[in-house]
Amino acid sequence: MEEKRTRVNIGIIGFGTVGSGTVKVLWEQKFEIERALGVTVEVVKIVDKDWIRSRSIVIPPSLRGEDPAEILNDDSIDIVVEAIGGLEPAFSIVKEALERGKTVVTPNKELIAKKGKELLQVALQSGSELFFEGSVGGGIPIIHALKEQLLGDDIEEIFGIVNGTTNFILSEMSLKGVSYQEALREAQRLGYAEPVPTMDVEGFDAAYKIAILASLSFRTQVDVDQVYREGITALLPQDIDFARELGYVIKLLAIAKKDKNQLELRVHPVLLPSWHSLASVNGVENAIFVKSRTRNLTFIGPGAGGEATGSAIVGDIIEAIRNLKYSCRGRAGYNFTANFPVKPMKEVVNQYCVRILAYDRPGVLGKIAAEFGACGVSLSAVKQPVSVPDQLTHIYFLTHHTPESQLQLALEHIRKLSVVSDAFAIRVESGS
Ligand SMILES: NC(=O)C1=CN([C@@H]2O[C@H](COP(=O)(O)OP(=O)(O)OC[C@H]3O[C@@H](n4cnc5c(N)ncnc54)[C@H](O)[C@@H]3O)[C@@H](O)[C@H]2O)C=CC1
Ligand SMILES: N[C@@H](CC=O)C(=O)O
Repeated sequence: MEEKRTRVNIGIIGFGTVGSGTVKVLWEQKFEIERALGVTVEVVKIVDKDWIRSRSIVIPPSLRGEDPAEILNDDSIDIVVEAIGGLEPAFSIVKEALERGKTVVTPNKELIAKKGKELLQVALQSGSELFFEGSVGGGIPIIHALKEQLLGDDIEEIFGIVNGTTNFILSEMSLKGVSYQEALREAQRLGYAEPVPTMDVEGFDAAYKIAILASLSFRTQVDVDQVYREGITALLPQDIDFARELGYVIKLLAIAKKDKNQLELRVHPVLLPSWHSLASVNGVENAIFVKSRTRNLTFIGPGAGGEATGSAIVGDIIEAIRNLKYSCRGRAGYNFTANFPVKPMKEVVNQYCVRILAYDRPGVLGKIAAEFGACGVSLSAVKQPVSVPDQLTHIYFLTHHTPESQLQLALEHIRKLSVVSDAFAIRVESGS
């Protein structure tokens, strides 16, 4: 095939943590990339609405712009990196870029989880391309693996730690005794957190990511609203201590499983045995397990951060340049041919750790245990710290495996007891 391209121009929209990380990696690796591809690669415009903010790299004023239209209307720009985040105006920008035949690379998981199918359709129609490696697992090349190497695998489960911010917070609290607020501030300072950190700590970010992973793994378009979601904000430092005493750590897991042609899709904190391979994945690291009929794989790496995610974006840019160079665009690499229903959360079976805030009075434990028993929830352990008579105290219970519906019914009854002030459950993953 005739090689025509000798130069590719790139426009960056959004010059924050990821946008600047991408430019840094591109510039540092420019010589190697150009030598490998035989193409001159130039960043010709960088657009951001805020040029006051301090950045880790300095760029010439001539490259700066403030309006995405400066990139969209520039016919010499082949590849657009969207790194502003959120749904709008990101969706309109990406759609227009694709319609204009530009290749788009984005780490925007909310955009891909909610609008990926529509945008891929636009890309197919206009013969352009959409890449989103940075949207899941930061610097871990999991999207490429699912699109290419694992396309022929019959994937049964994909799960793991997919949010760097919450893993960083839980690790800091657990390993260094740092407070939740302090750990969150540090995650923000390091550029791991989303522009709106609620996205991280309430599990939205992980829900977007597992929706993307499940869609690719099971070739079905997963609606992010079908992902059961709990974040880490209801956890207490005492939960971490209790877990540790029993030989567990607490992690926020994102889980997608195919079970008899139904999908389990959930994001929530879990107690993991400390020997579990995910238990030692700390800080901003992410880990994703893929279990297929023929092989079990583990992907571990930095789950967030400007340069780690920038490297993933540069990987997409390299693939995009190859496709431009050899005029072989329009290969989505996957499509959604299946349509699996999602298992209702109430049917999911788990073991639970239940924390109950109750008055230390005679007969309280008996009343609580009776409610568990009445709902068919069997207990495997109870722990009450030394407490003061008639004062509120946390009591922890471990249950045996039980359907979510029974556990939730028991909690509903227990919360109504006059001696109980609150009841909260964390799932326990015994896993492999
Ligand atoms: N921070 C991280 O470690 C990772 C972030 N991502 C994703 O990357 C995207 C960007 O995230 P960050 O770089 O962390 O955010 P950020 O807040 O550091 O950067 C966003 C930049 O976009 C600019 N911006 C926002 N709206 C704009 C508009 N309408 N026009 C022009 N500029 C605009 C902001 O001024 C800011 O400089 C998000 O989709 C995020 O989910 C993905 C993986 C890792
Ligand atoms: N806020 C996200 C950034 C990467 O996707 C995270 O903490 O994982």
